[in-house]
Amino acid sequence: MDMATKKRAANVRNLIGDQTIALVGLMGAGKSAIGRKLALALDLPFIDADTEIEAAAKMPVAEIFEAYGEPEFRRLEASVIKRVLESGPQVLATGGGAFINEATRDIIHQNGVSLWLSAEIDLLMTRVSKKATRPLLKNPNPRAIMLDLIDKRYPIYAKANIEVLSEDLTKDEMACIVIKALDDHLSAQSNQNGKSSRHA
Ligand SMILES: Nc1ncnc2c1ncn2[C@@H]1O[C@H](COP(=O)(O)OP(=O)(O)OP(=O)(O)O)[C@@H](O)[C@H]1O
Ligand SMILES: O=C(O)C1=C[C@@H](O)[C@@H](O)[C@H](O)C1
Ligand SMILES: [Mg+2]
Repeated sequence: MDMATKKRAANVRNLIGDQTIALVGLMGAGKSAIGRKLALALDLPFIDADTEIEAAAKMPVAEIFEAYGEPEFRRLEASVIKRVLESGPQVLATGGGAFINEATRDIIHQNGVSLWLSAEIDLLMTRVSKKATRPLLKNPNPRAIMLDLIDKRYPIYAKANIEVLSEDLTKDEMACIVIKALDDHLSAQSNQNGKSSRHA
């Protein structure tokens, strides 16, 4: 990490207080991979919602879908994320569908800041093709599924506090871009709060 990013990381760590930085976005956007790097750079715990769900259910995500169906997975996901959000500061990689739930979105915004890792279809498909474990993509035409999810979900992910375009860069480069975006957002928010309290 260069000096400027280190400085920005320290500033983010300072401004985040005990809140959660929640990464949202589609499968393959890099929420887990970049989230882990980000947590390391900020010296914060890293929590992956999918891993927490697997621990709670004592089975992999794909098996939860198979055994109990998607609605039950969504209920479990919402309750696990609600619990995780009680223990900031931390970096949380949400599962791809979590932020689509309005109650989950609200609770994320009550307890922290959301950052959408957006990405183009080709990049997502390259990334997800490496692992065949994602239940929603177990389909003869995973690209069509992903395009449909882009249509349905991008307007909702856009409600996140921050958007960072996930590009074909290294994980470290992406983590630096995310740190800069967080620093800009949190600094602007803190200046705004300072101004409004001076006017009060
Ligand atoms: N910037 C990057 N450079 C290279 N590989 C990356 C990058 N970001 C992510 N990857 C790789 O792409 C794959 C998908 O990334 P990751 O698992 O982090 O996505 P995700 O957003 O957590 O998806 P899901 O919602 O399915 O959990 C992983 O193999 C990861 O290592
Ligand atoms: O986009 C989604 O709906 C999902 C993404 C993954 O993170 C997992 O939470 C699960 O495979 C569902
Ligand atoms: Mg993930």
